[in-house]
Amino acid sequence: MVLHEEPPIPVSSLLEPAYGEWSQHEELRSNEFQTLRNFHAVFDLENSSGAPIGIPENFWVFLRENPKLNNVAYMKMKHIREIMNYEQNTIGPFTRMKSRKSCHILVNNKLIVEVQYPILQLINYFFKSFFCILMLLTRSLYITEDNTMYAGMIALDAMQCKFANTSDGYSVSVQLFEPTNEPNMAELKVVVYKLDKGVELNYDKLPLELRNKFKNQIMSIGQNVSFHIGAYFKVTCIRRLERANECDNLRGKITKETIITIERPKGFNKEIQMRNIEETLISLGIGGIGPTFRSIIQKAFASRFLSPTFCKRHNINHVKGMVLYGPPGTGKTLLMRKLAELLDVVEPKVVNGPELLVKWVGQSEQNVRSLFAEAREDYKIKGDNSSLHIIIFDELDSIARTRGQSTQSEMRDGIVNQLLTMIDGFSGINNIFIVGTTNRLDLIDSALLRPGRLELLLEVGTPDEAGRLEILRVHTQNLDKTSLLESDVNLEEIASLTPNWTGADLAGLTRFALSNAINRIMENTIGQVEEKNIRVNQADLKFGIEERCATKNSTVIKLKKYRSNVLVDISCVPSLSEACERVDQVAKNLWHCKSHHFLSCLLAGPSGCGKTTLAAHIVQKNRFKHVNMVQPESMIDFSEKEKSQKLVEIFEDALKFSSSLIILDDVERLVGYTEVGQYPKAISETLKCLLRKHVTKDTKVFVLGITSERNILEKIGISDVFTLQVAIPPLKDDDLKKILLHLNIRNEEVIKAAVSKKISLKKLHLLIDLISNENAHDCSSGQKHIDEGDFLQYLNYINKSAGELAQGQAQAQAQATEREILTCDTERNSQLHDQQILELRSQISNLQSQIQALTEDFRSANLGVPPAAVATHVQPPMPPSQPSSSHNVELP
Ligand SMILES: Nc1ncnc2c1ncn2[C@@H]1O[C@H](COP(=O)(O)OP(=O)(O)OP(=O)(O)O)[C@@H](O)[C@H]1O
Repeated sequence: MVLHEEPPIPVSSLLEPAYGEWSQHEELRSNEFQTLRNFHAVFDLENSSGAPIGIPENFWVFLRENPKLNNVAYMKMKHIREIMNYEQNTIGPFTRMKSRKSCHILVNNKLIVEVQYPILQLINYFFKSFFCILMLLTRSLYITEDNTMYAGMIALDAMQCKFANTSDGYSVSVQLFEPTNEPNMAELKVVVYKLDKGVELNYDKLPLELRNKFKNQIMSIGQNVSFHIGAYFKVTCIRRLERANECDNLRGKITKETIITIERPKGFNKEIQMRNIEETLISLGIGGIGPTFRSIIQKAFASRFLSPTFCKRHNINHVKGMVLYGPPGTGKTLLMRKLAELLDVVEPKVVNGPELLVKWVGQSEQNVRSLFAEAREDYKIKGDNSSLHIIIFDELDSIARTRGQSTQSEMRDGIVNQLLTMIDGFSGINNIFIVGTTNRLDLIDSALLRPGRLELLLEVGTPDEAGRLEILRVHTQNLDKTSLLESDVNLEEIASLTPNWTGADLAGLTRFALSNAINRIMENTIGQVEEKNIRVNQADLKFGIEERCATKNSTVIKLKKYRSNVLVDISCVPSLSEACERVDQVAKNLWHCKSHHFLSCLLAGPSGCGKTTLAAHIVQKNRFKHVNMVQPESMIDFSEKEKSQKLVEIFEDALKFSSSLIILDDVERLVGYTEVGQYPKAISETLKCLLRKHVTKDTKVFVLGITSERNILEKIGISDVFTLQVAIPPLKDDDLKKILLHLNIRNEEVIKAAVSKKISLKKLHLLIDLISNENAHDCSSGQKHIDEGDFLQYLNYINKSAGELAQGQAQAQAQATEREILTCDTERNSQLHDQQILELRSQISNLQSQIQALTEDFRSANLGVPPAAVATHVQPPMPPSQPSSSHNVELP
């Protein structure tokens, strides 16, 4: 390879001795290089096992023939001991050989020492070097003079050939390097590469070592420098002192002030130690995810630990991608970031699904394509040696939904198609791995998930207690290191108190505890907060748990509140307490049953008979990990399809926990049953399928349906799908009396009024809640006296049905209008316009017809004519006896 036509190669110095020694040999070196200009060096690597084959006097010259890489360096050898030290500390021309059985060592400019040490391979390099010295000193070493080398000859070893991108038999051109003009470097950035497996590098100490070793040396960007045993570095950035902002200067001199930054190389680390991976992950800032991590390594990356040649020979294809699914905040994205860190690959590209969506035609597809561009380019240049590129699609369900279904169908379908094309398109390219994360696996287009695409599906669920402890350790380790953690902090206890909490919840908890600790100090401090006094203690963490609970599982809280605040004791009502016992027993049986994982129970009874109260009892008596109460109100503006989807989602969520309770309140309203007997089939069919679900996983799901219209559910075939049905009878007069007595309401008149109004359990709860203010719990348990006067007053108010209230309202309005007209009538000079009177008249007649209709309703419902309606008869107002002269108004 002749490169005469290329511009002169900038030459920089490499390795010891320091730059200062140049001057001593300036002349000699110059002469040598003058004679070497355009010298064609020939390398005989086969014969010399990659060892040097020639030297210019006492200089060792490294050449790089590729002008783009501009790497030429020199070094001087003085005497044997120096060589030995040198070999011990650095990887020079002597350590990289084709065969590791022997090594050639250069002594001065004449001698080649051949050391045979096949056995020594087994012991570490230090001992090898020690043995070499020993052998040399005891003259037991076989030393030969290499006649093939002579002064003025340039030689390269295997490593230098690699850096120079050249080999045996090729020609290179060299040029004299003038180092004296090079300015000092303010900063040098290098990437350090390991050459041998198992080489341990101390990245903290490396910058200092590098500076000491290469002080006064000239470095150029792109230069590869052999440095340490089993490692070399590549210069990636130089900032020179004179022009501080310039980062792409070709060369500069290292001084004792130069800041050296070490970067780790990106590639694919094949040395992951799986044995104690949990500890490694904790130190990386992720906990409770060891088993998932192992699965990913074993299932998705196993083939990448093999050599590319082996894979090609045996036709082994790498897994192209996977989908991580699970509840939000369980660490799916974090896991992939840490995995990339551990594998030493390029920082993953994390794309949030919706970010890709652009309203302009074709732009979203273009965005998808550009995500793959860098990896493709890298592969083009480096082939199989290129680093692994991980692309993470966060919220994959937002862009890769089943095609033809979403409302913005065309745009989203376009993205899915583009994604499929890209995945299929990189079959020959091995440096891309795609990860999708989602909370809704069911929504993803199945074409994406087929083998050969994102074929590996892994669930990342909520952590168990041990996992939560690990996560808590991760998030408190910094507090601990900086002595901000009080000694009373017991993370085991916190882990046990936080079932179903995700990693994100636990991270939030530690943040909350810290801010609580800061607030505590602030409250007790005048002036500036003394940071050294901040301590997070167990109480801070527990307070955080309470606060979080109040918002996290609102259904449980709602039911608990209901239970603890206003829940009258039903033990005195046998029909209710027995029903409660029965359902409770069923729930308990489910826990102990090995073969059944799913049970459903329908609580049926007239409106207000206490079905929800029973549900609250069940929640309280059984420690469900997850409770979801589905109420028709929560889906009021949902379409039929959305309702069905929501139900599926709720049932799937329940499966993620070891024990779940789903309460379906007002099932008939949930399925959208209307008075006229119509209902959307999709919802009821979905519900039927879900209630027939065969749960085989290690989880228990108990569904409690609540209905006051059992007939309807029978008619539409839902009641039969429930495993069992429990009828809740309405309260009998005697039962109500017992409850009232239990509540310490003894006034005969009050009791009579309540019984005559047939007050339901639900309304009784409401009443107590209204009159007892803050003391609902004590009042409902009979511990606190209830004001009977208030009770009676509210009783009259509360027991009006909606029809009664509407009727009363209409009457009140009609009376008000009548009064208004009468006023007009008497005040003949009133300003009221005749037209207004007409309008008012028509309003009155409307209201009258409303009253009539309501009265009819009451009659047909066998409720009798409400007394108010009978008593009140609104007379149509009479026309003004003497209409104003200017207006002749004809009244109907
Ligand atoms: N296993 C974990 N160990 C330590 N921290 C965690 C863990 N899981 C979650 N976290 C914390 O929660 C934060 C959010 O996690 P992340 O975004 O990875 O969750 P996710 O599952 O991808 O959520 P989503 O599905 O909503 O995108 C993290 O930045 C981290 O602070």
